[in-house]
Amino acid sequence: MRLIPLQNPQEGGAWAADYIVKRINKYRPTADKPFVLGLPTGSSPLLMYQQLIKHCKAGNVSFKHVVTFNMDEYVGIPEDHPQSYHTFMYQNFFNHIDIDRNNIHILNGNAEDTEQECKQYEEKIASYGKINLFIGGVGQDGHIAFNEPASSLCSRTRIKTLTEDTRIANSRFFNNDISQVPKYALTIGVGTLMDAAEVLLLAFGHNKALAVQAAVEGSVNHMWTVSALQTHQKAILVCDEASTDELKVKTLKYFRQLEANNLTVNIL
Ligand SMILES: N[C@@H]1[C@@H](O)[C@H](O)[C@@H](COP(=O)(O)O)O[C@@H]1O
Repeated sequence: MRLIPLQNPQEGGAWAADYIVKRINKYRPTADKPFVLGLPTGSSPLLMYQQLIKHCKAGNVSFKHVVTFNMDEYVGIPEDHPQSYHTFMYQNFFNHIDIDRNNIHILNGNAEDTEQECKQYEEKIASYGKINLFIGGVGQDGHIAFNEPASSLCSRTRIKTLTEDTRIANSRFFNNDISQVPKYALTIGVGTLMDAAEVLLLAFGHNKALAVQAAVEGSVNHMWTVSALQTHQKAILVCDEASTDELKVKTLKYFRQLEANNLTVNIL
C-alpha cells in the first residue's frame, strides 16, 4: 500500500486529481480502448472533482474516451432527489466536463428487480475487461462504497442495509433527520473494488483516523472493509494530517520517508 501523507484536504484533492489526469493521459484512451474510471460520492472527493473540472477546462485532460462506473446509489429516492448520487455526480462533475453521457454508469436505486440491476452492472464492468482506476472515500466505520461492517470481503454488487452509524453520519445531507435517510443502497462489492487494476481512496479529517488506522495497521477484517485494501497490489490511500492521527509515529514516518524518496527519484 502507498500512503500519501498530505497537510489538508485541498492538497489531497489536488494530488488525486493530478494522479487521475496522469493515468488517463498515459493510457491514451480511444473510443475502442476507453479508460475505465470508478467514482465515489461524498464530501471527500469534492475538491478532487473541482480540480478535475479545472484540468479539463484548461485542456490538460479529456474525458471523451473515459467510461465511468459509480460505486453506489441509495434505494428508494427519486433519481432527481437533491441527495441522490445521480444528482451529486451530475452537479459536481459530469455537467462540467466533456464526457459522453452514454459512458456514464450509475446504479439504478429504483430498479424493480435490484438483483438483476446489480448483476447487469457487474456484467457491464466485465464487458470493459476491468476498471483501470477506482477512486473511493471511506466511512467513519471503515466502510468502502456502502460495504458496511461485516460485508463479505469477496462481495459483488448488491443491495445492502445501511447501518445506524452510516444513516446518522449521512443525515447531515438530509436536514439532520435520520428518518429521511434511505435504509438501503445498491453498492459495488468489496470484491468488485478489489478487481480494479488500481484503487485510490481519500481519507480526510479526524473522524476518519480510526478507519485509516484499521486500513493501514489493522488486520484484514470484514468489520473494517477498508482493510481489504491490504490485499490489493496497487492501492493508494491519500490522507490529510488529521486522518493520520491514530497511526503510530513510526508508521507515518516511514510513509513520509517513502514519499520524500519518491520525490527525489522523480527529480533525478
Ligand atoms: N457511500 C458513501 C461512501 O462511498 C463514502 O466514502 C462515505 C464517506 O463520505 P464522506 O466523504 O462524505 O465522509 O459516505 C457514504 O457512505
